[in-house]
Amino acid sequence: MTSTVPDAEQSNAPPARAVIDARDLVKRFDGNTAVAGMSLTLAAGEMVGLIGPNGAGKTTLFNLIAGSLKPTSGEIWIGGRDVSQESPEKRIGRGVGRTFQIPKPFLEMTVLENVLAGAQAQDGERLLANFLRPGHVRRQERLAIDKARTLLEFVTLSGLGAQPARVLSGGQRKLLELARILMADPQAILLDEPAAGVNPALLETIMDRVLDLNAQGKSILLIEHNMDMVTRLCTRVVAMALGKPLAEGTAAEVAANTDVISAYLGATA
Ligand SMILES: Nc1ncnc2c1ncn2[C@@H]1O[C@H](COP(=O)(O)OP(=O)(O)OP(=O)(O)O)[C@@H](O)[C@H]1O
Repeated sequence: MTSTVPDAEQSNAPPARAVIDARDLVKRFDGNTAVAGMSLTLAAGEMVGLIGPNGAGKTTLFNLIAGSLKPTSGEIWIGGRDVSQESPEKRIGRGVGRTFQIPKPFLEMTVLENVLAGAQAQDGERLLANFLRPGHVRRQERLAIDKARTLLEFVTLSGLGAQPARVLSGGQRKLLELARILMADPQAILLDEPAAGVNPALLETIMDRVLDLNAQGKSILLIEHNMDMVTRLCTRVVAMALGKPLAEGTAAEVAANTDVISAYLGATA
């Protein structure tokens, strides 16, 4: 998507290499403060782990970055631009894709159709184009189907493309969701607990695919309770508790941090 305002015209621009820059975010829900002053950057090509006990505010932070929630205060910058007031769809167009803890595919649609649903729908333009340039639209649709098939192959689901999504296991639904968000060519990917409820064999596939995407240059922010996965994938780990940053470093450093250990013990007390 092209913009009429060059990035350099925006003041306070973060360093050019920050794909995502969350600044002093606060999110309150009726007296409950889920995010209480959280800042976090994701640089181009980085893979960062976001850990913290249940209720720390990790998913709420994802919702703020992806735009499904508006912050009470603070700002979200994506690719050097303040997007705090933009819709989730616009942020997808700016290159941010996100997955959910529990994927919710369209169960009666085929696996291939679910992937196609990740292509950025521009229905108004498409309707007009249907009248004015039907050949062009058909070509675009063919290209989208080819791309969806390639992505299904990437996530090892190509044999299931014609099946309804309801036949997929929990782990396969996570792989399907990954393929769906890749249809929009995200530069930054937010993964919310990709390992949760996934059998060990599929977990290896998910980890391999995430590593592949990072090797392709995509920046990845990973919420995960599975510390083995975080240790294997992430060069930098941020721990949060009570809606705030608590510690940052390598996975080993953060896991050994006494504040982090206390936060987890407190959460389970
Ligand atoms: N829509 C909402 N309305 C009210 N409170 C909410 C809402 N969403 C989240 N919260 C609260 O905000 C706090 C942070 O929740 P959040 O889901 O972000 O934590 P989390 O770190 O992702 O936890 P988990 O690891 O269990 O997924 C919790 O106390 C939660 O109950």
